Amino acid sequence: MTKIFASPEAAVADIPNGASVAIAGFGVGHSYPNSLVIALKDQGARDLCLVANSLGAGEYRPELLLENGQVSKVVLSFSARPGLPSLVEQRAASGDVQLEMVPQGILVERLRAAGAGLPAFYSPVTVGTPLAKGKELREFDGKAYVLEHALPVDYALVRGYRADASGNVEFRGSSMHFHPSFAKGARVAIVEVEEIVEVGTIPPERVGLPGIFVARVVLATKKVAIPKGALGRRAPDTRREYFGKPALSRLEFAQRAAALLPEHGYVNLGSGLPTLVASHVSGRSITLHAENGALGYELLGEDGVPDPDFFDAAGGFIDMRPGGALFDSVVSFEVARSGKLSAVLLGAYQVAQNGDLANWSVPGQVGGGIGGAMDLIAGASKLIIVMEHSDSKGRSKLVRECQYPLTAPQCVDVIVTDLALLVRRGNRFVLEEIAPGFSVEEIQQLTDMELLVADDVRIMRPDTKPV
Ligand SMILES: CC(C)(COP(=O)(O)OP(=O)(O)OC[C@H]1O[C@@H](n2cnc3c(N)ncnc32)[C@H](O)[C@@H]1OP(=O)(O)O)[C@@H](O)C(=O)NCCC(=O)NCCSC(=O)CCC(=O)O
Ligand SMILES: O=C(O)CCC(=O)CC(=O)O
Repeated sequence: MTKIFASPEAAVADIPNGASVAIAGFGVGHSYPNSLVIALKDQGARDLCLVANSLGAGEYRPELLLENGQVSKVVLSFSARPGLPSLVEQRAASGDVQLEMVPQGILVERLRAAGAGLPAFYSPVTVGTPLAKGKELREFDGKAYVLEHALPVDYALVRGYRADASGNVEFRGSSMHFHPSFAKGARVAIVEVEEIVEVGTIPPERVGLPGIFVARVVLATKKVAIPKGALGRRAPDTRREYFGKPALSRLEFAQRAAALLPEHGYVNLGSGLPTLVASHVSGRSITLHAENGALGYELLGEDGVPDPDFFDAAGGFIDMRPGGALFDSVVSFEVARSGKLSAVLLGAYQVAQNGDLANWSVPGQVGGGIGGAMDLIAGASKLIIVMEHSDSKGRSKLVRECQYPLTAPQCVDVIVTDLALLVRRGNRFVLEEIAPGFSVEEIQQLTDMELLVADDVRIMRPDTKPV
């Protein structure tokens, strides 16, 4: 028996109108099953429910199915990138498409559960946020959890490195992420690979997705250049001015944040400003975790040759350090939710004085960009927020109460901005450091939340030595 299909067109030919289709792939353009997506677009099935982390952007990405009017519902962890237009947001706002937002780790777990014969499970993620609304809450050992249901799908479109006629799939680099769990959650898993090999070529211990979970294998026919990094962010050396005076640049306060990271720690750097921290930990024994499934990586150096299968959750190309490990999203979120990370650094829209965090949705969005943030926070590691003190309209991002939907309540431990370093003590933050050239009074004027002020406020130095 062979599971090999002659072409991507043949492999998706029977997908009917109204089917649910999970499409694995990461970020803007990493490791999407591009040939299968194009084949499904040409095949024309309509009224589809797409399940994905995000719909990517540009040529060949799942967003094309939306553009082509084939989609009536989407289940995503990322529907918008900050400050950029998003087709799925437009369609959701007009009511053409129904949008359900799910944190990345829970999305993976819901598909995995479907594949594992588990109808539902309890999760600490989303408690205290709008996403928990209407869900059953239950306490275990005095802590609240929400009931999440398995998410079975009709088809999964996934991508691997090599496969054989039995359907065994091998993955490369940090490109495994959603593929195995999406395949397991599907009635029919269709895998596109770069190479089809003889049965027996893939050593059993290198099989990342066993053939029993795979219905169809097809050779990729479309290759696509992978965009580097996130889209549309301001340059690292830019800085804001307050009272006509320059604050620290984005790179400088990221460097200050890097000095807070414990030597020998395990650390996750979120998208946006925290990614700038990576360049300041290069000589140190800090193990970086990326939620697409890498532990012990570093950003690719200037003269490094990018390998499309090796990237971090923000889309930057990476190299693995000796002793590093690569795995799928299920393992990656075990790392996140287990509490084994020493610190998590995230960017933010707003932080409230009691430590509430809002960093996934702004007014005018139907969804937003959750990604891995909610799952990372659920592990209760030290949470450091790296953000500018004010937004581009001049409004303070350190607020009394968050006006935007919460990512998690009372979770922020430290805030590092272009003007100050603040540490939470109960329901207030203590101002411990201020940027050169600014006074405590000026910082207070630029801060909406009530602050406590340390007795010995220090000047914030980008080159502060790690503790
Ligand atoms: C919250 C953001 C958007 C912050 O991004 P940045 O750090 O780039 O911040 P920024 O440059 O200051 O802001 C980017 C844009 O966001 C908007 N913006 C920022 N603050 C705002 C506010 N208070 N009100 C309204 N809009 C605001 C503006 O359009 C702004 O662009 P202008 O100022 O130019 O107008 C980010 O952290 C994010 O995407 N979070 C989503 C959840 C998350 O953290 N997921 C990642 C999990 S972890 C992960 O990704 C791992 C990555 C890895 O391992 O490498
Ligand atoms: O940019 C995207 O499409 C998604 C990025 C993402 O999910 C980052 C994360 O892992 O949180």
